[in-house]
Amino acid sequence: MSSGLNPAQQEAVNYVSGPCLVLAGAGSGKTRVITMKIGRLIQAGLEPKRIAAITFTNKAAAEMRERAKHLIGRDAKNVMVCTFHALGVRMMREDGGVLGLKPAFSILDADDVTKILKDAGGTTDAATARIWQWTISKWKNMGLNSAQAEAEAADDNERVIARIMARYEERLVAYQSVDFDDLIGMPLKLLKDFPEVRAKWQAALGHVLVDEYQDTNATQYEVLKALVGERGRFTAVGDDDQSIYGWRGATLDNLKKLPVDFPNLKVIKLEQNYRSTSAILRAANNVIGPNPKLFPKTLFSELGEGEPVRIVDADSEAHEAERAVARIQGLRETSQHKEFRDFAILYRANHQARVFEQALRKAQIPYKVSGGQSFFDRAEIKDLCGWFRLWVNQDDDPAFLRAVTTPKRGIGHQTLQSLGVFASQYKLSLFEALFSSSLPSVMPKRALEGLHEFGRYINELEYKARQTHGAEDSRAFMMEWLKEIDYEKHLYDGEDSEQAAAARWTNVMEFVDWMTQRAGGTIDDTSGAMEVSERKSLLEVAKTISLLSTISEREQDQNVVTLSTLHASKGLEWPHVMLIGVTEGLLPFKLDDDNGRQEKVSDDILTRLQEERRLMYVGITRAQRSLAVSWTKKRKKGREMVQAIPSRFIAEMGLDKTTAKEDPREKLKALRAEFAKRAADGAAAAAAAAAAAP
Ligand SMILES: Nc1ncnc2c1ncn2[C@@H]1O[C@H](COP(=O)(O)OP(=O)(O)OP(=O)(O)O)[C@@H](O)[C@H]1O
Ligand SMILES: [Mg+2]
Repeated sequence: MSSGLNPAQQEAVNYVSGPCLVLAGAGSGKTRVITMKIGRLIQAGLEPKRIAAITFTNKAAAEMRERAKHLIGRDAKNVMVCTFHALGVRMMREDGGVLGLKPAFSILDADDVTKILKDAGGTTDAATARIWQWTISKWKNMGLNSAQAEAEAADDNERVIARIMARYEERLVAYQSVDFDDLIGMPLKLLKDFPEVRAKWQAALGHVLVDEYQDTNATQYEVLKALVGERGRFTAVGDDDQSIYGWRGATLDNLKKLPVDFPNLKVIKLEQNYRSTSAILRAANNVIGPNPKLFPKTLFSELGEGEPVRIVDADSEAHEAERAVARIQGLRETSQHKEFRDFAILYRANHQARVFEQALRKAQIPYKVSGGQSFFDRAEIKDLCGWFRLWVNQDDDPAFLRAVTTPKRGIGHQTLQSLGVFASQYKLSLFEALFSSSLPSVMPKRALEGLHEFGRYINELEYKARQTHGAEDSRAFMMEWLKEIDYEKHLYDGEDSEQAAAARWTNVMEFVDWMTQRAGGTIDDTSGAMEVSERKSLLEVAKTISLLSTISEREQDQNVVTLSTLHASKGLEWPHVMLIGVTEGLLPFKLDDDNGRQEKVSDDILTRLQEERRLMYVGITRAQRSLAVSWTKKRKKGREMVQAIPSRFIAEMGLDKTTAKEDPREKLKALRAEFAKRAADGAAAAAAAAAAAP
């Protein structure tokens, strides 16, 4: 058990009787401490299911589960390794009833929320809806409901948003849905207001471990505190220099609060970095240097100096992408680490990936875009899947609510709310409740007619879907159905930009293709099988789509180059990392477009600059063996191209430019010298051979 840990790490792993904080820089083995400590706790007699390890993303959770399995074996399976949000889901499925939530509630993603807000606030403008969304989310994270938000509103604008929030809340209740913020806020309410629920969870969990603690927000901290109670059996690990979610409410106050709230907190610092070469680590330390120090830290590496960090200046994005591809190809020739999975290209904003995707495709280099939205997570695809799920299982309440509201068919949220109340009173699914003989006594006639019509339509569709046989039938059926519900118009009504609506419709058509292919009878060339597959009814195909959500998780071990935002790269590592778009205006991101009040703004700018700097630090410290940082001489600003300069962070890395700068001419010179040497060696060998010949 003790192998592969230094004494400070070992101390953190062994200390199981009280609260423990490991505060240390990147790559110092914090995540490793968490993984090993899971094993230590099990060894000390704690049942695996009484251990919760909380990570920041699903991907990180999957990786930790993998690492734990490797270290601990089968027992790891029962440990709860998940995000705060997933833990929240579990608590609400088990105990949400006391808050009036059915166990089968559905979870809305950002797209769904925008849609509901557009409807609740009567706008089609996505930008406006996003501002509402952002404000409401901020309030929810502060623990405010709409009434409290209205009471505390700073101005008329906020008062308006608070009223929209009230309508939004009503809709969530009617739709038996929760948003991401609720996944933290509601569990907190459960723990705070229901002592028996709190007692149950405190007893259920013997130890809670939290990775990336610096990026928890105030509500998450409250959840943690309530879960561990006064005994405070938890281990938090984090690095204040890697706090990059301040814009989403994460707060370093959580780090400062710990020793106050838990006076017996044991604080452990780690100083050795096991990930990166000294050259990379030095650049990282230099970049983070100018930020104010919350907790002073030093980091050293024993992996040797390594390759110098490369600075690449490119004329344009396309040129930058070409250079990146060339670098990958070059390193695949020369480096020890030559698998595609050894490479990552990291950037500040999602849209920067596109040009690189094109270049990689052209060079036939396989890649994946991590942190991007999966096809089946898109709102329009979820809409259609909602209908399919309802044909398959009429008791699927979230699917019912999705289908009945998209597109809108004159059944309002009040009707749905009374239907929901009626259904839970009689313990029926919403669909069953629809045709109950007692429903007319609680439902106005017109509303009832609307509901019945919808119910009949679903039955009819289900019948027809059952009758289809093979791809052609399925396509015809789906196209007719989409026309009947006027789905294309629904998409155009919901978007202010035609382009966005058209993109969604293209996705819908892609989905139709995908479904029909599965209905069989055609040659399925995507599977490579080149066979005529068995014909199925569309209903049979629909039965398989509930399994789809797991698709994206299977991408894990592919041997491909990773494209990722800096935010999504946190906690991960690759032998070769390329940070692209390290151009002033991109990273740090737009610091110059503030136009509010002077003093406040300069404060804001400084705070934001510091967060951007931490983001750069996170990026640099993902690299194990080689790091290249590139910038472009031109960049897009709005619609035009403007002259650009390298990011200030490049200067801050403090590299010796003469050795670090990658100059193709230098490379060529080196190559020529190499060839000349080989030729000379060859000639010498030939001469020697000739001389030795009898
Ligand atoms: N004592 C050790 N001996 C050898 N390798 C170690 C040791 N501790 C950690 N490592 C390795 O160093 C790398 C970084 O460790 P880890 O990911 O746990 O760091 P971290 O502090 O969580 O980093 P980050 O701040 O980026 O999340 C991993 O590859 C890990 O296996
Ligand atoms: Mg980590």
